[in-house]
Amino acid sequence: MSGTGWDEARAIAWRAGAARPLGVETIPVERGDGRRLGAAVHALVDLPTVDVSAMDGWAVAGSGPWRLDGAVAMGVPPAQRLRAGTARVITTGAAVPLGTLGILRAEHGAPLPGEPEVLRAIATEAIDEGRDIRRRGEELRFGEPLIRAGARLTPPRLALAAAAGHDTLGVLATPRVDLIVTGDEVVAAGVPAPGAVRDAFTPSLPPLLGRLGAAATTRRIPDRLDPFIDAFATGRPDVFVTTGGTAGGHGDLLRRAIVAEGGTVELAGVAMRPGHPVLFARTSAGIPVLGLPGNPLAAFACLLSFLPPWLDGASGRPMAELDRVAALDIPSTGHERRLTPFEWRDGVPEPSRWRGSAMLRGLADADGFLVSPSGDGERAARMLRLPW
Ligand SMILES: Nc1nc2c(c(=O)[nH]1)N[C@H]1C(S)=C(S)[C@@H](COP(=O)(O)OP(=O)(O)OC[C@H]3O[C@@H](n4cnc5c(N)ncnc54)[C@H](O)[C@@H]3O)O[C@H]1N2
Ligand code: MOO
Repeated sequence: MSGTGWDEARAIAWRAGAARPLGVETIPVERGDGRRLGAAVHALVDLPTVDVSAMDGWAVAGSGPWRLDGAVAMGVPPAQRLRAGTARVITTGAAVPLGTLGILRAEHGAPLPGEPEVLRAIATEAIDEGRDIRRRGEELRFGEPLIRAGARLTPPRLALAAAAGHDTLGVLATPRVDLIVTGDEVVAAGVPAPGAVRDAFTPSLPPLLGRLGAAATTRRIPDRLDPFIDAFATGRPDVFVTTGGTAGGHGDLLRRAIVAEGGTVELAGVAMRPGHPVLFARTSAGIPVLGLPGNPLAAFACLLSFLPPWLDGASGRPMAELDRVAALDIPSTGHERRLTPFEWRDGVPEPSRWRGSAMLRGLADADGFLVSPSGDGERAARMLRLPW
């Protein structure tokens, strides 16, 4: 099959992203979920900030029994040192007073009978130095790197950043995608009449792009050159994604529109099925264009093959490695890659029956695409995971 190799096309997409890195913006940590860090996050404090108790009980100094000496207030380091032979009530997370040997857990101590002011241990084991004390900085030291640049912010990472003292975080700007949907036969709503085709992309590609970390605005344009040229000339997204008109069907509408606008077609055709007619281009303003074929499964296969590498490049990250699935009876396909929707069944990926370029049934239930091996040294298939 003709066309640029699938891996080479992914590398080209990555380089196109790397050539136009995303900017960085500062947002409150509460709004960080799902965003990518623009710079590494470092600790602004030691954690814990002081020595704290790991248990509810008493801070004790010296060996027991101990005379009770009040309670440690939560949230501030105690001003008064604990003298040998005394104990202070303490709760989990409170700062231990200077002079503390260790913590006697609530269930391991009791007042002496008839002497409510004197505490004794009721557990057999002795309290050794530092027992149930979390030491200052044992998890984290001031200035230590916590989360690497480019990492996706998750709830635990937001918790870590907040715990380390951050109110705001520098995140990569959300890449903006102008999605241009073409096809005069494509109808926006209702049950399609015979010969018409219901638009599958307007309801599905913006949320898919959202799950990949991008924000899409959609416009549907008629199959004419002028509106296409106008869209490329006036839009200022980080990337254009178009659907349809990549092959011969609309008289090569997409290619003609790019050239007429003053842009350049950089790659036309990748050795893959479905998705062979996919196209990479650049507008006159240098904005990358990913032209997806109109056949729905082909469009999804191409978007998931090439947009993530572009995003990796634009985010300053190396391209993510794909997982490999060994020991599968997937025939190698030489230069061409076959992308087949699959479902996990009993821990084994099972290729779908519904794998035709125009079909959506297989993908609707799929866990990902299997990418066929080339055969020359590569035996295992790879997997494109679906972002849900
Ligand atoms: N003469 C050739 N014909 C075709 C070739 C070729 O190389 N030479 N390649 C075939 C392959 S492979 C594919 S894939 C498709 C790609 O076609 P286009 O990108 O030009 O897409 P269209 O012709 O516009 O549409 C193809 C198909 O997809 C349907 N479609 C389009 N938009 C939507 C939408 N929003 N929702 C649902 N379905 C959509 C459209 O109605 C067509 O049925 O070309 C082959 N032909
Ligand atoms: O490349 Mo096409 O998507 O096989 O029909």
